[in-house]
Amino acid sequence: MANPIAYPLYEEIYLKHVTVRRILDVIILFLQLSLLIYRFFNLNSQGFTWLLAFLCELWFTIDWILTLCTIWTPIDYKTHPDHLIKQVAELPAVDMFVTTADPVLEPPIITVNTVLSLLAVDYPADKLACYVSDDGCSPITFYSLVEASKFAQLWVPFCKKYNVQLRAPFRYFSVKSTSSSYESLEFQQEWRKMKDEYEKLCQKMEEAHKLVPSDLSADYEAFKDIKSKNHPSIIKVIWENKKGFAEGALPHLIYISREKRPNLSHHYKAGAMNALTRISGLMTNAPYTLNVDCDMYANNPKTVLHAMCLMLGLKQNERNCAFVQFPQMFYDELKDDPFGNQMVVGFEVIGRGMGGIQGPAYAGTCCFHTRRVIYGSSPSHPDINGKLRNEVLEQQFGCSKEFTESVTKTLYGLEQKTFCHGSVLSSIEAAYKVSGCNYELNTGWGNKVGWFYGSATEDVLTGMRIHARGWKSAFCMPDPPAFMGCSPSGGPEFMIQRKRWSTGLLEILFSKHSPIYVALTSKLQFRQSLAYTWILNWAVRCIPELCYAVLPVYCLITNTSFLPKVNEAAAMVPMALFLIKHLEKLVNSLRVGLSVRACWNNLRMKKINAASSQLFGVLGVILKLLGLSETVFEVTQKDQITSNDEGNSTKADAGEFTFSDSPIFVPPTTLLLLQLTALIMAFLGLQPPAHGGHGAGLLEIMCSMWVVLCFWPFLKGLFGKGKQGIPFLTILKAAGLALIFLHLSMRVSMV
Ligand SMILES: O=c1ccn([C@@H]2O[C@H](COP(=O)(O)OP(=O)(O)O[C@H]3O[C@H](CO)[C@@H](O)[C@H](O)[C@H]3O)[C@@H](O)[C@H]2O)c(=O)[nH]1
Ligand SMILES: [Mn+2]
Repeated sequence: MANPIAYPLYEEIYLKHVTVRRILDVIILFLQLSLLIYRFFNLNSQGFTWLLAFLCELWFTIDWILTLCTIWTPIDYKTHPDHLIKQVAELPAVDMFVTTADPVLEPPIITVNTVLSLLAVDYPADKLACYVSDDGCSPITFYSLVEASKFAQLWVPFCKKYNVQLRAPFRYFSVKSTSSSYESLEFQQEWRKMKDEYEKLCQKMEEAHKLVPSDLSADYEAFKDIKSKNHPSIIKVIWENKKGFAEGALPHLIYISREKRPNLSHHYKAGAMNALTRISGLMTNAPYTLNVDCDMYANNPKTVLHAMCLMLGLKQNERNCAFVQFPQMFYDELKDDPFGNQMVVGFEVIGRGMGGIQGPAYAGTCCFHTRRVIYGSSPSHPDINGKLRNEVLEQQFGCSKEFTESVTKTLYGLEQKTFCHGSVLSSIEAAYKVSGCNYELNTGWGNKVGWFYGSATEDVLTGMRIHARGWKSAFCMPDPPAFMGCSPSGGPEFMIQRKRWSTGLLEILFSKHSPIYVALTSKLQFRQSLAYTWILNWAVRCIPELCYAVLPVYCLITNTSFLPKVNEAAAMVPMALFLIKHLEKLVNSLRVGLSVRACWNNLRMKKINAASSQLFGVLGVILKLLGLSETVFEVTQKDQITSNDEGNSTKADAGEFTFSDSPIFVPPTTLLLLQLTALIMAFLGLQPPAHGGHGAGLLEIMCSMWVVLCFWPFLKGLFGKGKQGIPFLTILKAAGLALIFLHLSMRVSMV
């Protein structure tokens, strides 16, 4: 082995921008504390609006302190894939998991592209295997993958021969339609051929729904008369790598649809991940796994190498790295991120920030895991209880002898180094057994080993349990980005996704996995637990945010105040706070390359989110805690591929906020109507006389106008037509609620 010092696999980078940001952050904290103190000493002389404002600001301050704990010491890594080959005699094997759940919401063409990009990564083919879990149990998805594996025989060698950088064909052919002049004639011919072949593949997939049912030949027989929520397991080896690492060899490709029965919970994605873990453990048992959602294609052919640089490099330095998380990034992004769904700042700031503590949280996709960590081992013990007796193994991992044997190998580091021919097919029978829906009953799956159950955001929970055993994780942002996926555009889909996140995160906060408690009882570092608390609190923020947004309305219509008068010296504090807070957001956005407009859009969407999806998420959790409902995982709609040859989005209403009759749009509409009423009353002088000279002033008016600006898409929606207009019934409900609020406010202020 070469000298590791001469060829470092990674370097830790000091982030220069940190000092400026820290100065701003401390100023904000100072101003927030000043405001709190000022309020506190004036509580007696003011009405209940001051008390409410005080409580909200107290929350904002605590939230800010948690933010600072999370982002104070960011770390970045630079990885050197070229050093990996020089330093490591043999690369470790990696099992790659792709999950899909619904052929309509997640069109197979998307899954196919992700799979093709994974099959084509720069890594020895005999050390990779690709498993696709299909919770939709769709013959069309299966058929698409079979056809894709035929296309892959041409596509993968083509990518490697010409060192193509973008190996998801739909992106490759849409982003780069013309070949530059210096490219050889041979290339141009092959490029044409490849494009034709890809178009044929797309054609076949489009026609698949006509073909497949009538043609349920031997291979498709398993899909005959099945229901997606009630069927036995289907496992198909679509492609087996018989060539090893020879040129033109392709990794194994395996299709899995685990057994489902209507009366048994299948635990959504977490359940799928656990089935994938077990089946791959029998078939290839790689020491590392990668998991991506069906829409997250590998955008950088060296992604696996980058991940291994950190996995192996950190291991050499005895830093117990359990997983390497890449940021989720999105393709076809609209100009200036109108829906604030690119999450660029969030991922960068939180990922690198937590990277400086115990490591980033697990984000559910774009993540490489160490298999033995998934099996519950801790950095100091290879196994869970210190002893690996057979009964213990069975209790934890279920009663498949083949599987517990493979677990033992993994925990003692005896995994297969390369995948030999034959291992995949020979373990099919055992694989059927471990994919059955009764297999997990009375085992540790979902609560001690594998992906954890009990939250719609299984990812954060699973990651936190790993950190709680004392493991670290690492965040990696190579250039070009490792993975790209699609994000729901504005409107209903986006709201549903954010609502699920809100519920899922809160479910963890109110469970026995609450981070502060976990920190006290395990090896979760204290600052890491604060970072998790901050993440899990994401949706609770909507309550103080909403109160704060309603305060100016109340003050304007009852002619009271919750802020000092503009001519008082104290007014400087909230005004400075407002300005510097937004300056800090702007600095952060500009630094990661966003425009001013994008920064504004992000900010605005945060407010809209708070009033809609987060609020509903909180209500959902309350209902669950009361035992009145169960949370479900509603799969996000993945848009059909929309870019044309220039890579521009062609969707008709791209960039426009869309509405539906979902009740989720009622609260933001109510809030907007309230602000408008309050402003009209203030401008027309319809307010009652102020008590004791504490009437509403300019600052209250400005606050209210600010909220209207933030909810501008809703203001447009009031007058919009079709999907871009708020449905009349929603407006009616919102108006009803607004009237009730106005009436109650008047009553309260009279008392
Ligand atoms: O019963 C299910 C439901 C979902 N999925 C898969 O889970 C993934 C994520 O679903 P999606 O609807 O795209 O949710 P997002 O909100 O976009 O997902 C983010 O948030 C989830 C937690 O809420 C994480 O699991 C994801 O990895 C993360 O990308 C997709 O591949 C689905 O096919 C399943 O396999 N089985
Ligand atoms: Mn998704």
